[in-house]
Amino acid sequence: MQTTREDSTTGGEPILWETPADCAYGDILYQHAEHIAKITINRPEVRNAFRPQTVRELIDAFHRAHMDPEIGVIILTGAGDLAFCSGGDQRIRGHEGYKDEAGVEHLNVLELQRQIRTLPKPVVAMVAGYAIGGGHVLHLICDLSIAADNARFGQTGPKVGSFDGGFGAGLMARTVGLKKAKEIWFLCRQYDAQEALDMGLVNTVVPLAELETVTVDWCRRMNQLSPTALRVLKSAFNADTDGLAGIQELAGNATALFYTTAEGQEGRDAFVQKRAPDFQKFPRRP
Ligand SMILES: CC(C)(COP(=O)(O)OP(=O)(O)OC[C@H]1O[C@@H](n2cnc3c(N)ncnc32)[C@H](O)[C@@H]1OP(=O)(O)O)[C@@H](O)C(=O)NCCC(=O)NCCSC(=O)c1cc(O)c2ccccc2c1O
Repeated sequence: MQTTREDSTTGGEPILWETPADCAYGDILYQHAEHIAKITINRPEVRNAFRPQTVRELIDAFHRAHMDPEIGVIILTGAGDLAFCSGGDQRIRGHEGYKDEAGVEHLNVLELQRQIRTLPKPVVAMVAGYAIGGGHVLHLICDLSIAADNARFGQTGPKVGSFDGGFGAGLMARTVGLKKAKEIWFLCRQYDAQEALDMGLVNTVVPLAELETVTVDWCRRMNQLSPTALRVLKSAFNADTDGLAGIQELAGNATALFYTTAEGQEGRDAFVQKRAPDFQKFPRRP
């Protein structure tokens, strides 16, 4: 197994995760340290399969990390070494989706997928063991994927009577190429970490024992870089795939940056001061 190990500029010192006092989740864990949030699907008895409650809590945790100005990068992972996530919990699958506590059926993971793509901070999938089905799509949606050498990847939809024709198909094709994406979905094979690396499905493969150290090292590196540059780049990478919604994200960043300029503020100030705006003092840049 070939492993890729970057030179570390962040030292590889152990990270001391803390759980905020007001985090009361049942299916997931939320921890943070050093401007990094770590969100863990904590259902190892079912290979970290998700149910509506799991997805609801993940949405809440990602929102928390999104809104926390102390957080620069987010890690998504699964509890234990055996699985990142095995997709939707098949035991509670009803006629139209996955049944919640009240018996209402959902496909709320689609909302989570959109949230991970649009939140303006890098999200890193830290994958040990299986990333399968809807769990495979979750790692695909993340900006970067770091795989342990025991990781296994694949889609099972056509085998278990499901499919993800959204990002699960389209983003997969953009990531690994159309032929390979069709192979992944049409054959429902599993791929080991090296095969995933070879097809561009993950960024690097590391020994299981080093998975968190390397992931944290990558996060520390990103946290040393310009948060605005990373934010705008993330929306730029998504813009064409996500159509007008993608352009909206990219354009929202342009608007936010424009608000910080004297030119943008002149318009606001003129309105508040009930006077005509004076835009003549601003250059018409080439
Ligand atoms: C993941 C596996 C390959 C692991 O195999 P292994 O041999 O290591 O372990 P076991 O098979 O013995 O599993 C241990 C234990 O966990 C239970 N379990 C595993 N996965 C699930 C699951 N997804 N749901 C419920 N339970 C699960 C398993 O039954 C065992 O329990 P025991 O009580 O018997 O000990 C292998 O487990 C596997 O292939 N799992 C199924 C993977 C799968 O098919 N996932 C669902 C794909 S469909 C999907 O995820 C999906 C979800 C959505 O929300 C969508 C929304 C919109 C569009 C599409 C969606 C979509 O496709």
